Amino acid sequence: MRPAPNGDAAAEEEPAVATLPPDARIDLARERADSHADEVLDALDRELVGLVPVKTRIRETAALLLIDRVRARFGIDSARPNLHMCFTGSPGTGKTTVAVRLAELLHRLGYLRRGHLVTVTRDDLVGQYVGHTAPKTKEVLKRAMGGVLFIDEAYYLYRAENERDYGQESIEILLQVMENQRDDLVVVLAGYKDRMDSFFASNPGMSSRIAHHIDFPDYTGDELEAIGRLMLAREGYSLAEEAIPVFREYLDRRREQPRFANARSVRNAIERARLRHANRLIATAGEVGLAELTTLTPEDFLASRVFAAP
Ligand SMILES: Nc1ncnc2c1ncn2[C@@H]1O[C@H](COP(=O)(O)OP(=O)(O)OP(=O)(O)O)[C@@H](O)[C@H]1O
Repeated sequence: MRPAPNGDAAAEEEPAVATLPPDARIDLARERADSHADEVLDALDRELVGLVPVKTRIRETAALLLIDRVRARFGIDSARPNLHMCFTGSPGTGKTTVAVRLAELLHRLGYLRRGHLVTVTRDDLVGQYVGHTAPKTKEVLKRAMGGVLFIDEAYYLYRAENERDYGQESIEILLQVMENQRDDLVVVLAGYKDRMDSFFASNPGMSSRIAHHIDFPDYTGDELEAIGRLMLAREGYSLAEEAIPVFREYLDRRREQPRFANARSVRNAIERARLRHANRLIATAGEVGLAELTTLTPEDFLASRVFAAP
């Protein structure tokens, strides 16, 4: 048994469980309830609009780990499944959010002892000078042990044009740990699909260690609208009837513009609408009630209006 470095109760030593006799029966519904995995899966369903194939893969992974645990109770000795993953998709498609929930789920199912997420990019792993990369990468790995290491835009670790790039050194350390300490760390590589594909083509060692590839598609217009409504509801706002087409038109236009970042752009649009809403109310200098305080109107989504000066 591993020690519990963070003092987490769930990570503390469990008493040895005797192997069940071959004719024993296990109530899977009870096992499932005891793991509390469904709470995480339900949270994922609640907080993310759409992404059905992604959610299905996460549920399947949960089922695999639960069944693995039950098999172990019968003394079946199978290798721990390899859970290193690759999440492909554009910015703002929910990759980080899913990774957070995945870490939590793997912890509840006893796969990871801590279940935290450490998010890094190339700059956190690779140094600028000779001798700086190994300590940087090792420090990140140390922080991530017992949880999930999420490497955003992982392809920047490899620079085809420079054979002596320090990124290669970091990749080699990662590969070793992904192989030798995979019972204590899950690595998720994330980024655009085409760039991830060419990264794997140039790094077959990395490709062979990633068992699960999950694609996060760009959201449709309807999904972006639903995401917006969900975010608004969480913040205690709603859209006035006339604001719905205006918000939708804004999203449709924004999707065509550069640097569109899916749900992240929706969040930013809402932040700006909140700002305009507040300024609009202040500018009226009149009385307000619950309805005014919680309802966004069309003008809150129209960028050109300035409400600062009454
Ligand atoms: N399907 C969704 N439903 C509701 N909110 C979402 C959805 N997808 C993403 N979001 C929200 O959008 C924001 C950005 O999502 P997230 O950071 O998970 O995306 P990402 O793919 O990791 O992007 P990046 O690579 O740019 O970090 C978060 O606030 C997240 O909660």
